[in-house]
Amino acid sequence: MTAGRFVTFEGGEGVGKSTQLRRLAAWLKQLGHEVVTTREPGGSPRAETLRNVLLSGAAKRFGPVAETVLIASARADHVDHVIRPAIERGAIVLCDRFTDSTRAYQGALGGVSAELLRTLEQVAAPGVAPDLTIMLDAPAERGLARARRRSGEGAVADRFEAEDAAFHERLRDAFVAIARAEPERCILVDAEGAEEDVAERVWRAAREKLGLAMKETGA
Ligand SMILES: Nc1ncnc2c1ncn2[C@@H]1O[C@H](COP(=O)(O)OP(=O)(O)OP(=O)(O)O)[C@@H](O)[C@H]1O
Ligand SMILES: Cc1cn([C@H]2C[C@H](O)[C@@H](COP(=O)(O)O)O2)c(=O)[nH]c1=O
Repeated sequence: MTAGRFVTFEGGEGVGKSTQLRRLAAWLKQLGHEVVTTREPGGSPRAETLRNVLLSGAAKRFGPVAETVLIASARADHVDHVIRPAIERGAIVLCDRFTDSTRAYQGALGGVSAELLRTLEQVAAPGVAPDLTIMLDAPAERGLARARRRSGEGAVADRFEAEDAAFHERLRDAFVAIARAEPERCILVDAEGAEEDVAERVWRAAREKLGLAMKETGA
């Protein structure tokens, strides 16, 4: 049986994670791989209910530690019911955000200690870590403008989109720092330019890092 793979997409708001995840999924399926696409916070029915609590801002008043514990609770369910079973049966799992988002938003920006983050990662996702992280990078204002266009003029920003420009620039720096600290796992991809050009960069990175080949069809 082929070993499963776990690929995460990370980066600031609106940088193009979901778009690029969908494109990579389509390519991998064409090559004959089983692909599971998912996201955080959420990804399993129970975790999706916690996503609403987080993005509505209802958890914000409890502070960053409580928010982090809530994210870890959602992650534990998601890993147990979706991610681990898919990897174990040989699928390639593509996840829109994972532990690097917690390290950036709750850690670098929220002040939650690296020690607590590490402990919660071990509790929520024991033995499950990304084989590859595609870290999409663009100026924060570019991503926010894309996100606003997607939502439509007058749409209400979620709890994190509503933070100020300085927050989002610091967030970008935090993601870049994570990618630089773990070059074996992370590929920093320039997310500026046309969707197709970014997709080409992502594809090259994924093929090289994962050593992907055509699956035998038996035909
Ligand atoms: N390279 C690109 N150039 C222009 N627009 C893009 C590009 N990539 C994605 N978009 C558009 O920008 C918007 C945000 O893209 P997408 O939803 O993929 O970003 P995201 O990083 O997943 O967002 P979020 O952080 O909110 O989850 C969408 O409307 C998408 O069609
Ligand atoms: C996994 C994770 C996510 N967040 C934040 C980051 C985003 O603002 C939202 C998710 O919205 P998206 O449109 O699906 O990107 O949640 C976070 O703060 N901490 C995390 O661990």
